[in-house]
Amino acid sequence: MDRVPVTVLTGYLGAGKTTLLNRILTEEHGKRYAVVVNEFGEIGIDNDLVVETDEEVFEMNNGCICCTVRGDLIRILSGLMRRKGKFDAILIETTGLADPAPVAQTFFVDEDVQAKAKLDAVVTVVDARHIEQRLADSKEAREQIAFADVILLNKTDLADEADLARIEGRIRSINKAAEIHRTEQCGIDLAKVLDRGAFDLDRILEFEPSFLEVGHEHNHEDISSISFTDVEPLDEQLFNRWISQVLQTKGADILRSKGILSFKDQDDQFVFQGVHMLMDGDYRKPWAPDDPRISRLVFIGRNLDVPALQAGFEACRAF
Ligand SMILES: Nc1nc2c(ncn2[C@@H]2O[C@H](COP(=O)(O)OP(=O)(O)OP(=O)(O)O)[C@@H](O)[C@H]2O)c(=O)[nH]1
Repeated sequence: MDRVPVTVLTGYLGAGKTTLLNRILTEEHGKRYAVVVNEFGEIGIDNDLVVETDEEVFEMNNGCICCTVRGDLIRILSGLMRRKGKFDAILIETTGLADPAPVAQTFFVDEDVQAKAKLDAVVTVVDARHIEQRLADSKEAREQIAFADVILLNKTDLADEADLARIEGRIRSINKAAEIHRTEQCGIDLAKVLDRGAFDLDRILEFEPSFLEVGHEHNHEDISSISFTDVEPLDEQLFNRWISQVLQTKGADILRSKGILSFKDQDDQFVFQGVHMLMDGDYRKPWAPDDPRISRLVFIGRNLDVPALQAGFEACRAF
């Protein structure tokens, strides 16, 4: 029986995973995907940032895919397998904090999953601007590179040639086998990413002999997330001033911020994106007529000053 190929998209917070996922979902390739999105924040934002498609998107919030929600992943996969034939392949976008090992392990140690699905490749998106910093302070960033079959060295617009060459050297020292592609906005021929048949258990066992042993010790206790919602419209100028100031002063600790915001007198949703001190945002699409216009904002990082962030966010309300 043919097993359904599964591609795991990983990469640290803000590297460009959703950007890649959206490319895959919008390009004409004649394939149907089932998509599983996992995010770390309490409120689902990622799910709404995934382009609208005919594909089915399963959200896994409230935890990291590699830890507490792994049981959910197995349940989702088992459920999907019962509907085989409705899609050709599965894409899993992990949180930026995920250690890919236990996610990959799912495809080898859970019998039901193993019988029906096969891990095609781990695709890791790397943020050229921030990866060196991450390799210095995050074990997960390193694991994401070590486990990769395909690496997109993304955000090449934010690094120069010398940076890119140095980073490629760092990547090679962690993973000799992966294909590395330089990308901007994850622009790549998708044939280089999908249907690779690249995952190689022997290679993994070579550098992680305990890979198939069940039992996963992992915590993100120094990193937390806080999210805010507000039904009152926000003032765009106040928000921009506040968020710029927050990221300029606390951006070293705030690894990721993102939101879907309702600004006063605007019919479109504003999507805000921050990675450390870099931020951008734009109006995306109209609020649906019967959808409540609720602003949602999430911060993920270390030492988050929750009361100050909350007070600052509330002060952005428009009157
Ligand atoms: N300058 C620049 N920005 C990029 C590039 N690729 C993606 N971005 C931006 O980086 C931000 C984060 O991109 P996402 O695709 O949401 O990243 P992610 O890895 O899914 O983020 P999390 O799911 O929160 O971990 C967005 O504002 C993107 O528009 C790139 O090549 N260059």
